Amino acid sequence: MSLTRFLLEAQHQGQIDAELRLCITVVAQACKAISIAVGKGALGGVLGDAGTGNIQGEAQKKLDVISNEILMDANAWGGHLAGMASEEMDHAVPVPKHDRDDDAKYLLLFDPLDGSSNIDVNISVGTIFSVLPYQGSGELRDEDFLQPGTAQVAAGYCTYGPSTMLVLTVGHGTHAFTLDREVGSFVLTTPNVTIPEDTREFAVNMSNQRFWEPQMQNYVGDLLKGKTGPREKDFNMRWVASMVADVHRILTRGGIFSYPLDEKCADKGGKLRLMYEANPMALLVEQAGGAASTGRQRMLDVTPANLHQRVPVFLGSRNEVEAAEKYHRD
Ligand SMILES: O=P(O)(O)OC[C@H]1O[C@](O)(COP(=O)(O)O)[C@@H](O)[C@@H]1O
Repeated sequence: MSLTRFLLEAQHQGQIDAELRLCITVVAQACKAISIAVGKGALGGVLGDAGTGNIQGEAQKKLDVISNEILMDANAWGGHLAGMASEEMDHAVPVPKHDRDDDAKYLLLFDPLDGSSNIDVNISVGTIFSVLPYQGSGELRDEDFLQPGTAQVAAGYCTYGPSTMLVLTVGHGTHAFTLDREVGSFVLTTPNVTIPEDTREFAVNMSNQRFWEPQMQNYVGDLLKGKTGPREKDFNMRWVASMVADVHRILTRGGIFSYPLDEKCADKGGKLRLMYEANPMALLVEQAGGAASTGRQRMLDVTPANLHQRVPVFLGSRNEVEAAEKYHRD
């Protein structure tokens, strides 16, 4: 089944309306264009630094900038969006009045190219997106976006790896589509993705260990003790350093992904961004039967204070996320 047919059926079943269907279709179209740009690599002249920085003070790669432009241009004229916010831009951008329906219902948020440190070394990167309802009126403001993750009406990511895959939820399960490059369309390859409840695999950047809180030190310390430790089983570790690729592995075979609070990011509240990374991934993971938490609170219940807010992240196999939370609460 193609993504087009999947979305039409979701509309017929009352899960989404025509505007949301258009929004997801346009995002998927933009992801195909990004996939082509990423796939060209050195031949397309797209590798390397752009020579600019984003609002987070991070150096931008050429593909960060290109992907952001592709998503902005693709979504600017459909009429269904009131505005967009991107990890790469300081503030939300309103869709110009002449390109927008009077009753435009939705807001689109995205991390145009997540894992950009992996671009130049030919490792999987991805686009993450989230759709929120627009309830404001008058001039669009950043505050219109400050809704908890439970308000999301759709979320997804596209991973640009050996194959290009779009993983999507509209609140009725999580579904994975693979891009048929010859035909140019996304095809449903795994309906109703289900994350195993238990796991023996964790994902974390271990080089930060000495900067973690004692709770995290204890949690990972016990994982590393293996069979003879309190967790009574051996654990394996994986870390791609592209959240999209790490989460994709967890949706495929289980595991726990964590980017905890550490001394280096404590003043910012964490490393990963709530609105562009944590919330969309949390909805996808919950819809696949997993759990997502800050370590102390369900991720989707966090009320954002600003557009670029950062949070600690624990997500994946339900029982393992609960175990990690227990260490943080106790
Ligand atoms: O380099 P670190 O500290 O391991 O961080 C890796 C994490 O940062 C991210 O790359 C996000 O940052 P960018 O999108 O700016 O690359 C996540 O995808 C990933 O999980």
